[in-house]
Amino acid sequence: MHVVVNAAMSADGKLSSRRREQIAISGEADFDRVDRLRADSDAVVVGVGTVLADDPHLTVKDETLREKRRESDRPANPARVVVDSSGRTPTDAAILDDAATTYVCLSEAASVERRAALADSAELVTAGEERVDLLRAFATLQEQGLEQVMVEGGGELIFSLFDAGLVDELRVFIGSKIIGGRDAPTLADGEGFVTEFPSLDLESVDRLDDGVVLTWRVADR
Ligand SMILES: NC(=O)c1ccc[n+]([C@@H]2O[C@H](COP(=O)([O-])OP(=O)(O)OC[C@H]3O[C@@H](n4cnc5c(N)ncnc54)[C@H](O)[C@@H]3O)[C@@H](O)[C@H]2O)c1
Ligand SMILES: Nc1nc(=O)c(N)c(NC[C@H](O)[C@H](O)[C@H](O)COP(=O)(O)O)[nH]1
Repeated sequence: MHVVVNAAMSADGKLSSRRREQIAISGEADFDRVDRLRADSDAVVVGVGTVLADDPHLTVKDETLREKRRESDRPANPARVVVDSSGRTPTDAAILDDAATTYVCLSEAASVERRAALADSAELVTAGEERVDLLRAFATLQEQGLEQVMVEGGGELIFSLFDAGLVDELRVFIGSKIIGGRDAPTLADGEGFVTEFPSLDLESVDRLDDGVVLTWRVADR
């Protein structure tokens, strides 16, 4: 499995405002870049915090890219994956529509009622007692044939994926805004590392509109 984390952050490293409301950090050129990355992926992964904040659809927007996928015997859209310990994904969430297969990764903490509600429109994967055990959940996804995986946030999930050693590549658009706020989500939240810090090797720097896209490989992968 190859895991790429992608995000758009402000010049001060925030993914959204302290109200957790989506901010236009990047513009159309970056959304096109993200669309191409989705089209190259077998799955797009988000945390339930992102589903609750943004209600994303996570589909490929460009019809030409969807057609190319069909021509190579792939579904028009990549699978969608939500990491959601207790099954808080609302049953009317956009990612649960029939545009693509959706996996909801739960822990043992998810109730029978939430499982039943989600099982109608998603494939359920259970790993971990309280939180989702990401190593086990991703191993199950790989068994389902998901090899090229893209993660679209948010900061809690991204930190945990680095912590679990699951990230191969990081692509970040850094935009020309200051969002500020000590409680605003950043690229990697969670508990934070204190003794050992994942290291990155810079692969490319590309100017895009009034910002920059940095591509990093995770060192020693
Ligand atoms: N700018 C961007 O590119 C971008 C992209 C995505 C999200 N966002 C923003 O990020 C915010 C949401 O991020 P967030 O950090 O609150 O939530 P998140 O999307 O990272 O989801 C975190 C949640 O996932 C669940 N979870 C289960 N197992 C977990 C594990 N092992 N590790 C971590 N989480 C686990 C928990 O319920 C946890 O609260 C929103 O404000 C959204 O707008 C921005
Ligand atoms: N590239 C990018 N620039 C931004 O300025 C910004 N705020 C996001 N945020 C990512 C976020 O996850 C979006 O919610 C999804 O890109 C929505 O995906 P859909 O259109 O619903 O498929 N992404």
